[in-house]
Amino acid sequence: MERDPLFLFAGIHFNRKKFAGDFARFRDNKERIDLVENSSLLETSAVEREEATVPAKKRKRKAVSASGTVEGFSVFKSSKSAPTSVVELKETDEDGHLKGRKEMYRQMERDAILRKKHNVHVSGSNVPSPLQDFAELRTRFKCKSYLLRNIAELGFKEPTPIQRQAIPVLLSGRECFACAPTGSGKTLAFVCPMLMKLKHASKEGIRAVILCPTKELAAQTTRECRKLARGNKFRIKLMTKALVTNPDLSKLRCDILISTPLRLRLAIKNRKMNLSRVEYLVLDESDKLFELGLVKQIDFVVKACSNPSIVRSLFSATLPDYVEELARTIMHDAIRVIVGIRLLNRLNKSWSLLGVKKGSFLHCVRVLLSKERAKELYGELALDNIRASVIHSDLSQVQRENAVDDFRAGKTWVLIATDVIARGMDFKGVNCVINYDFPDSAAAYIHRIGRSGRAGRSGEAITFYTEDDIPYLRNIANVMTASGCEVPSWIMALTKTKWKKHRPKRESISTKPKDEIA
Ligand SMILES: Nc1ncnc2c1ncn2[C@@H]1O[C@H](COP(=O)(O)OP(=O)(O)OP(=O)(O)O)[C@@H](O)[C@H]1O
Repeated sequence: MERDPLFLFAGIHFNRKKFAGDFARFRDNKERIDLVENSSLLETSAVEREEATVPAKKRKRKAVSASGTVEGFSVFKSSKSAPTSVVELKETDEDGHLKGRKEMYRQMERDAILRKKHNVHVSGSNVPSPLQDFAELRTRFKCKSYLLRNIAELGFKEPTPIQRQAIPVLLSGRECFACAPTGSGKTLAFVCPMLMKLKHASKEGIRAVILCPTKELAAQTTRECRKLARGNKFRIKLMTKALVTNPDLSKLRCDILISTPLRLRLAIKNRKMNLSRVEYLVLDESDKLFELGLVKQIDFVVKACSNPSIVRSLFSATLPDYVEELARTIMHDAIRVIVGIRLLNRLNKSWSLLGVKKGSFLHCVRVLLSKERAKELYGELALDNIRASVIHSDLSQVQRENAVDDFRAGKTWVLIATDVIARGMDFKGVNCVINYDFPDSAAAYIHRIGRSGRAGRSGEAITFYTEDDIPYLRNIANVMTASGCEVPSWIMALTKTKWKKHRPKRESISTKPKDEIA
């Protein structure tokens, strides 16, 4: 029996004798691959500088099916790219460009050191070099001064790790799925390359779409885009309820559209909104968007964005395997960028677990729970004259907006909310999150507590649990220990339980004695 048999895709056996010549060539190439892969510093295969300077349009991808039509998810099959850097290495070698090759290795080494320093992990072919600083946006990518000025005015001195890597990836016209901790600046990581790619306002129709799972997050993202686009004449529109029912929506003049998937689907279906010119599509909080219920709407929007040279990206703080697999089916030759450890949050938080008796009432600064309990808790805090606002899905859009605005403006000090605002919302002053009700998944936990301690600030998270929640404590404890927090040994000794449908019946929140309520 042959040692070390070679297998091609789908388990087809490679006949070494018959293809001896090819095999010799392959082995030569393989040694080079090993050289790249085994080097401890060279995390990725990359010929990055050159790649980064090639305009995206020149490298149009074949996102069109054989019949020439674009069909959403099914068309954008994952491409297991050949290690192009290695091929390029070989070509360079054959051409005798020893100097170029050496410089390329040096560059790869510098990139790997920078990634290591910022805990950035990448996979994919030809990954562009990470940014050293924001100034590189101008020197490497010819960024216009208005954008650099806006970034400086916002007080951003250095790119965050996700910005360092995701921006060059997207500017190189590569699709990307990015996973970085809550509060680590993912918004700028996709807005900055979008503004640079679009260059200036145009009358061509909608050229960029950002999808967010909630209206609040869509509104916040619109605000952030406008801040960054100041000084340019981009038309940036939020898909509001009024807009979606506007009969003239198909004539909407806008460069960048930010929407929830449902509203955008309605606009395409009922108002014939044309997205065929969209060059840039972002799915923010992508794992939420890929959840059952939303995935059909996403598919609909992806199909409507039929421009073959579109660049799509997925961003989230949590990227479960099934989302990545699903994402791979819609992405073409995507680069994966992960900051820190997947599914884990930052270390700049102090997290604690607090056992409480069922039905007990505790004053707290900020909570996230079911809408009935949110209402009850709000009522209790109001009785104590605590300045609180509440936000849940039973409120009108205006009421929800007012609750968020009051909290931002400091008119209220406590925001009581359901998972509606657990994702993406950026309240700069929040320093404590209380999980009044135990979360029902590790991802929910990570996003909830991510509302405090943002952009490198310190924050605190307290999670209450009752006896019903004890079997699930271990799941949260795992996230906590992996991030350096101490967890009592009795919790670590618990066996892991599947989270599915952990929604125990909670007693109503009330300080009034039960006979008084009756
Ligand atoms: N380079 C930077 N330097 C300092 N602060 C930054 C930088 N980039 C973004 N920020 C700030 O960091 C905060 C968090 O950013 P952002 O809301 O984009 O986080 P996020 O990663 O999208 O979080 P989430 O996963 O919760 O949605 C914001 O207040 C933003 O203004």
